[in-house]
Amino acid sequence: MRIDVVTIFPGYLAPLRESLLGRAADAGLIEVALHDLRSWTHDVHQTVDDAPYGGGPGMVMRPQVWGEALDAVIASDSRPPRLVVPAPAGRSFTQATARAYATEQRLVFACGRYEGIDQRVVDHYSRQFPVDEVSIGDYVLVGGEAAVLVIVEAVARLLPGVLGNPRSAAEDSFSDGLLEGPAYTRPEVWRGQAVPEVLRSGNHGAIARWRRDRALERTAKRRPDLLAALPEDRLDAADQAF
Ligand SMILES: Nc1c(O)cccc1[N+](=O)[O-]
Repeated sequence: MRIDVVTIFPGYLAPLRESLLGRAADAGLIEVALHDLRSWTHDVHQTVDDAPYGGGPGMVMRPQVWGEALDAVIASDSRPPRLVVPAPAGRSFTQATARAYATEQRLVFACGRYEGIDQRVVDHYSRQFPVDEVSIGDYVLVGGEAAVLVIVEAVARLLPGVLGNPRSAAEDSFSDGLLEGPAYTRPEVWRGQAVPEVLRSGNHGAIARWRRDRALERTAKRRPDLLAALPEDRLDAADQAF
């Protein structure tokens, strides 16, 4: 997978070259290219924004500079892109979105700042490629860069070969529609708290049932919306207690 990120703060995306993602890039599983939006400005101040039509606070990012940048970046690789624009007004980015993005050949991220990017940019490219405006949560950030770090990590970890143990991705929270239950490791007793006996029993059936019950219990308590959204056939008879 090829990942391009257009931003006025390329340094903010440096973590994409660290750790798991760095190893995935070194292994050729993903290619990450960072592009400074200001490279496509033509004035001494490298202006990327202007006052909003209709008035109001803040500034809006100019369509001209974004058009030149995205034309150049998209043309720099032959793989067809999905353009992703992180924005507070976007559709919610979920594990299902991450799974869908993991099947893409190429993701091009446009990081907005200020009050966002002139809407005509999304409208223009939507006529040529799939374009998604996505939100990672209902809170206000200063720009899209932090969201790109979240999205790229959630997607890249699903790519074959990126995670050491492929079962990890299959058994994580949300992978079966539920939150993960509690996890324990040695020592057996820590500050007077013992690891639940069933986990030390060696009875794999009982352990699986216990883990499922804890996941259902936690999901019912913290995210009843996830439980309500589960298809009927995803809950077995023993699950009905939740
Ligand atoms: N929430 C937010 C924002 O305020 C600015 C850019 C991107 C996002 N987001 O992806 O959630």
